Amino acid sequence: MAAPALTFLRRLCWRSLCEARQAQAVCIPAVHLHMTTATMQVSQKDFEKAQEQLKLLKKDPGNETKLKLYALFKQATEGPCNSPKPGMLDFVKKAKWDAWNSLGNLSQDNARQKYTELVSSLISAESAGQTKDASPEESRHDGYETIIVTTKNNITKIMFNRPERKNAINHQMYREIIKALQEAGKDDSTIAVITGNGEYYTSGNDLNNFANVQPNDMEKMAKDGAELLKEFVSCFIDFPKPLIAVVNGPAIGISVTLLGLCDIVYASDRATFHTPFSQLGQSPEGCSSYLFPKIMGLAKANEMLLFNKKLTAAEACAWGLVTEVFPDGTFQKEVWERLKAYASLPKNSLAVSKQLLRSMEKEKLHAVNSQECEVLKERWLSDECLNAIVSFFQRKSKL
Ligand SMILES: CCCCC/C=C/CC(=O)SCCNC(=O)CCNC(=O)[C@H](O)C(C)(C)COP(=O)(O)OP(=O)(O)OC[C@H]1O[C@@H](n2cnc3c(N)ncnc32)[C@H](O)[C@@H]1OP(=O)(O)O
Repeated sequence: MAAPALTFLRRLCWRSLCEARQAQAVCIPAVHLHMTTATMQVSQKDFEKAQEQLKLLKKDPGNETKLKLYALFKQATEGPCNSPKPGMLDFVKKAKWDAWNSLGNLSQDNARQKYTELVSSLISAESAGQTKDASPEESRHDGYETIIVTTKNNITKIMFNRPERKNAINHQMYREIIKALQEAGKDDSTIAVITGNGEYYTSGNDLNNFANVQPNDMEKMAKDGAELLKEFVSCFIDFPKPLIAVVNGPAIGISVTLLGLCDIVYASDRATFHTPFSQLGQSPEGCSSYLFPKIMGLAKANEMLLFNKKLTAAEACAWGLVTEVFPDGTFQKEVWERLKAYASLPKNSLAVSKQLLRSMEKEKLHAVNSQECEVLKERWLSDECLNAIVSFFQRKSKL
């Protein structure tokens, strides 16, 4: 069918098509009166039942099917197409006329039969789909060890999964998250969610990433680390569909800064938000040096990014970093119900809208990311940073 005709047909509301058919159905008893054989009476009964069933369909079956139903109904009730051909520019009437006319001399009995069969196949397909919808399978993606990646209800969930280490992000986890985001950006899901398994959202960068490095390898460690970090943050900047953070517990360091690159942030009231960069002799990343002042204002961003102020979930929400806070007891239930509803919205519309909202900033964000990684590369080689890492592990070993 020609594209303009389809476009115009989209204007046809499915419900109004059903109602129109209901109105037309008034003339059916007259047809019924002309039938004599028992088979035909049964067929007529089925035909009427099919019309009733059609009204119960919840999903729009699409323009092609609607046209087929229209044509079969007209053929069944009025016989071969007998109305004048509409003008070329009357797209909707023309498409309907074409569909009816294409049935040629198909008998009314056959048309009734085909109509009834078509409705029955639509009803079965929908109820099969509904059963599936009621308990859709959660599919787990292969090839990950430090994260769990699953898809269900049009949502791809990426879950930090090192609960015994408070979900600290080691080099392998950075790489796996990069891979998972690249795949989630291309898969059939409508939205992607990042969350943590267990008590923590994540404790941020695994400080072991800096441990056991020989003095001669320090520069290489810093260079490789900066490259990996840049690629990691770039995946968040470029992520093409809505990305939602479900912050189930305390969040530290890079997991907090990345929230500025997420489109929605839901937090449990047990979550806290801490960026102890200066305490660690480091500097902000995840584009937070640019996004945090924009989100919360410079004065508040300074308290977080310079002076390590740890925020409660309520504070993070008041400062604009978190979208909404939920009581921990009902957090998972409330959030996933909400996300399921969001993920049933039109996928492409959400994707283009997200891209519009972010596109003006993209170039700037990549530049900020590069600069932050360059500064960090230097920081990781500084005495301030090395002393802070050593003192973390000394503290731990004393406990
Ligand atoms: C490619 C490189 C990119 C780099 C990008 C830079 C990012 C910057 C940041 O992310 S800065 C933030 C770094 N994170 C931290 O400073 C947190 C450090 N951890 C802690 O302060 C504490 O562990 C805690 C507050 C998260 C939890 O304390 P608690 O006492 O409740 O629990 P434990 O400390 O006993 O934790 C259990 C074990 O997990 C280990 N662990 C937890 N988090 C980290 C981490 N981030 N790095 C390394 N190890 C971590 C902890 O050491 C315990 O291990 P143990 O049982 O062997 O002692």
